[in-house]
Amino acid sequence: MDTDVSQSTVGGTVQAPPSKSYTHRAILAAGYAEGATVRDPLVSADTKATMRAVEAYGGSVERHDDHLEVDGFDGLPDVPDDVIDCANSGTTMRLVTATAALGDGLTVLTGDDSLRSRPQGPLLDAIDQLDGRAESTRANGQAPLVVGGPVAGGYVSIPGDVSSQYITALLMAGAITDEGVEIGLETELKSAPYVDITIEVLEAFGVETESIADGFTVAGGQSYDPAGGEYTVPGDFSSISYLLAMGALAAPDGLTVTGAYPSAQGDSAIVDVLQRMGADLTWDREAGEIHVSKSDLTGVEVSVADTPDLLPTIAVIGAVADGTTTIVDCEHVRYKETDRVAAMAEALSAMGASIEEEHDTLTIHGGDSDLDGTTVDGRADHRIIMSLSVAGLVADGTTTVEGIEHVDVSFPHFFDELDALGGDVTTSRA
Ligand SMILES: O=C(O)C1=C[C@@H](OP(=O)(O)O)[C@@H](O)[C@H](O)C1
Ligand SMILES: C=C(OP(=O)(O)O)C(=O)O
Repeated sequence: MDTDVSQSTVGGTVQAPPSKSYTHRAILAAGYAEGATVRDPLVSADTKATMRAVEAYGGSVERHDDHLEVDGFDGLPDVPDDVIDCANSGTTMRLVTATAALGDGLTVLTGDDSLRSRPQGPLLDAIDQLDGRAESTRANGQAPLVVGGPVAGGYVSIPGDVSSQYITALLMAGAITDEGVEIGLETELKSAPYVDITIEVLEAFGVETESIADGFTVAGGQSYDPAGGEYTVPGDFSSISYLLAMGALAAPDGLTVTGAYPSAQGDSAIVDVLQRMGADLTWDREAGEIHVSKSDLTGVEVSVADTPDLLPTIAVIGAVADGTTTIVDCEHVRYKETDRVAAMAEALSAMGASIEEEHDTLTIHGGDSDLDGTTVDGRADHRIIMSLSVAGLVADGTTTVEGIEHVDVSFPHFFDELDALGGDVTTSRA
């Protein structure tokens, strides 16, 4: 499916969708437990992949309007009857690979074309260090994977600059092992706030972890047991970033996002980035409300070391702001659903922006010329599709974004919200 987004203004109030990262963790944590109620979950293509994995390991997930009833597999996963298909979800694949290493049979994990090209090698090496079996069928560090255990725990050494999801996976599974797991980081941790999210969810499920010099430890023999038998998912700041970008670029009378409460999410840094660029933006943290309106913006330098998922949004805002926006520390953003550094450089250049792409840096000379509507490839990547659709609101004429069905990965109602806020969007089945 394609969407035509024509230059238009937006405004009104919109509720933040629930967090994908918290939902994945809560579903798996409930799987490790006897069970739990997960309130306000994100139900999307990616989180459904985690639900399927919990079911493959012997749990069950019942979907209700505003909550999930998860019956857990209570620590020890069954040997799945079939291959686990993680679809497009890196988080699912990393988290449930480590779960597979707790079982005493073999699990086969695969995913779509994109996921089968993303790096899994460091996690496979880590399971190997714990004396589990972890192999890439093509011997290239990518899925399909064959993983088995049971691992007893121990010490692993792992790079920190490829994906923080390896650390999350080892911490979550490590609590179930007999001996616990100590993780030593070989290189500086990127995407670190995602490990903070993990620690926050684990705490809520009664599981303790510890940060040590250059790493983390989790004691073994712990039980997952959420207070009151339930867990509530907060709003998603990666999704909120598109709504705030719409507001700052295209809402002369303002746009309000509700359900935006503070949490461990690094991507709430979008608030600070927009304020540094000069946006008229206020965040009432207690009320969970952010108000933003169309503003004259000026380029800034932003590191995305902690916040890789913000790169596409910031690139679009930078293309409209006056002056230069420099996005640094972005190498790990190349290991996502697509190489997002290259994808944004290519699409925004096609729309007339002046961009220089280096391996770890994206430099955007904004404001020199207006963006022009054209046809851009969404690269089957939800974040590329959503950020380019925001660009379409301010580009001259009409921007056609291809392959928009992939927003289902993290923000299934994105185009409904854009339409309800007044954006000029037309979807076609091209
Ligand atoms: O753990 C998580 O929920 C995530 C971690 C990040 O990935 P990396 O740790 O691979 O950078 C982020 O990009 C992804 O969207 C979600
Ligand atoms: C990279 C992402 O997710 P995952 O790693 O789970 O595929 C994302 O949502 O941008």
